[in-house]
Amino acid sequence: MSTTLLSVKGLHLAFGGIKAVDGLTFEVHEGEIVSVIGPNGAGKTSAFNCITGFYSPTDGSVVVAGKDVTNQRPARIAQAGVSRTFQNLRLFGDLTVLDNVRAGMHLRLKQSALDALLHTPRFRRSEEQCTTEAHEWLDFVGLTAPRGVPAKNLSYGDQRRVEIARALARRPRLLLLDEPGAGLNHSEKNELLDLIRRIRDLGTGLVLIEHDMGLVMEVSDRIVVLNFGKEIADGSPGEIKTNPRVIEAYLGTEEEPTADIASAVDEEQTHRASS
Ligand SMILES: Nc1ncnc2c1ncn2[C@@H]1O[C@H](COP(=O)(O)OP(=O)(O)OP(=O)(O)O)[C@@H](O)[C@H]1O
Repeated sequence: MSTTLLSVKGLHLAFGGIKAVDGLTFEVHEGEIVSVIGPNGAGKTSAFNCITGFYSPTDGSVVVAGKDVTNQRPARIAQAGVSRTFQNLRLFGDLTVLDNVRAGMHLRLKQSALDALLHTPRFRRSEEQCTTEAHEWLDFVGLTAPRGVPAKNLSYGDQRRVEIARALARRPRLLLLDEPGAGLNHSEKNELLDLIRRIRDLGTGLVLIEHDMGLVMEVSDRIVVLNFGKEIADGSPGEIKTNPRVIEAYLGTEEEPTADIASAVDEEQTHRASS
């Protein structure tokens, strides 16, 4: 049995009268890809924000690799082994591509202020190691664009790669990607699929929020479905495709279950394969 990297139990978050997350429970194991899907406003990003400490859940628990991190600050949760990307890119636009990734390592590297001030050999070695590793992560995500230019000069797709490289540079045990496919064209989405699988092959657990159903169905080991904050299904892509509650949530009706999300998915996959 593989290690449980994330265990979310009975998570609740309310904004005034709105129950953004209403009793979410799921687990992610080592080397597993789990997608969290649901219509707009279903509570996916709110759940991510509770897991990563950006919001404090009103109830429930979040355990990372056996350590209870419920209500801890984001930096603490990152130290526990959780990295994430954001729906809207959060790179330092004026910093170089390379420095953005190097910034991702600072939590992990132990550099004393005195070493930095005196530029000791230990500090220089650590800086060189940091630069080498940053290049390796940028290679890993397939970035071919220049790395010494401000991150804001890169195309949107390349900025997304840099954001993932920065998150990976922390060597997380668990990586949360919030809509990694948004704004990408078909060939970029194919490259993203391959990248997600290679991250999984490192033994990292992945949680994705993604609206592209073709991508979700192709890459996920399991899918958790939210609707109005409530978890309505948790299963394999095959189970989710034909689950009447999921179809109803997406289509708003159960009357024509054959017109299910599976056909939308198949269309999307055919389109991707032929592009
Ligand atoms: N900061 C906030 N203040 C008040 N309400 C919020 C806040 N953030 C989210 N909500 C509400 O909580 C609910 C869940 O929103 P959330 O953004 O988590 O959904 P989502 O599934 O990620 O949606 P999308 O797919 O559109 O990104 C929505 O009703 C939203 O309006």
